[in-house]
Amino acid sequence: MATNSAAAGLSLQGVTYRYGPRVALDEVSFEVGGGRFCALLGPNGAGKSTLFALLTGLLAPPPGSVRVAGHDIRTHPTRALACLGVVFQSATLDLDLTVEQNLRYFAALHGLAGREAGLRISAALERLGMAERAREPARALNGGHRRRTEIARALLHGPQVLLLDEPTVGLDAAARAGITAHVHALAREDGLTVLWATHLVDEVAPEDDLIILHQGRVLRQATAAEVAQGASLSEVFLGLTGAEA
Ligand SMILES: Nc1ncnc2c1ncn2[C@@H]1O[C@H](COP(=O)(O)OP(=O)(O)OP(=O)(O)O)[C@@H](O)[C@H]1O
Repeated sequence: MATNSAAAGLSLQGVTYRYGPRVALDEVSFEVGGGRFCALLGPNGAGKSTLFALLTGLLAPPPGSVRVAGHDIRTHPTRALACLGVVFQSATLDLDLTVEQNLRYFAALHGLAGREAGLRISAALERLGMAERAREPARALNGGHRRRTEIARALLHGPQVLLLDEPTVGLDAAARAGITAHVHALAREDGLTVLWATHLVDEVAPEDDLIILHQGRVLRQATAAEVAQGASLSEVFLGLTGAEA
């Protein structure tokens, strides 16, 4: 169920981040409403990974405000991080463990054990179409199913906001389509707020919220259909950034 409340979403106001003299994010401001799927579209070097590192507390909070589900990452980092599920770009499963063991270990890190952990693991795997594979070693899964397992794992602690950093890199077209469909359903049907970083225009649906980030600046924020204005989104993106999509 979509909540559409700002308190369940994400908000950045006036966020600037520098690596020495290099400005990676320049006065970035945007909001993602609760239960929305938002694509963060930007070419290489746009600042997507830096933004994720700030949202996940890996980089110290910069000037400006970053709020996750209403919690300020600077003043209430534990509460903000508890509301966040994250799928990083690099694969992070232990390939020697089964799917279920991978999730059980992660559940334990969140203080979940026993029957409660088992119920949550079953529900998350079911949600991602992975219930049948629970007892297989992660090594036996293809890339798409490994990604789905990581997404299921990111849901175990019941986050309100899900961040995915280029989650389809290296996957074939069918696996990419499956994962984008599953994550769209998490927003549409479960009310999860999703921030999906990508450089691939074809992963963005017309009704999605869209942020185009380029050289650390937000160039557009609206629904994808509004940004495209009847033209092809690829051409609009190319025109704004000079990047092929
Ligand atoms: N540790 C670092 N030290 C110095 N500059 C960095 C560092 N990390 C990133 N940058 C620079 O900051 C800018 C934004 O990089 P970032 O990795 O956030 O972009 P990105 O959109 O994630 O790109 P990609 O898709 O290539 O990962 C780039 O100019 C990059 O070269």
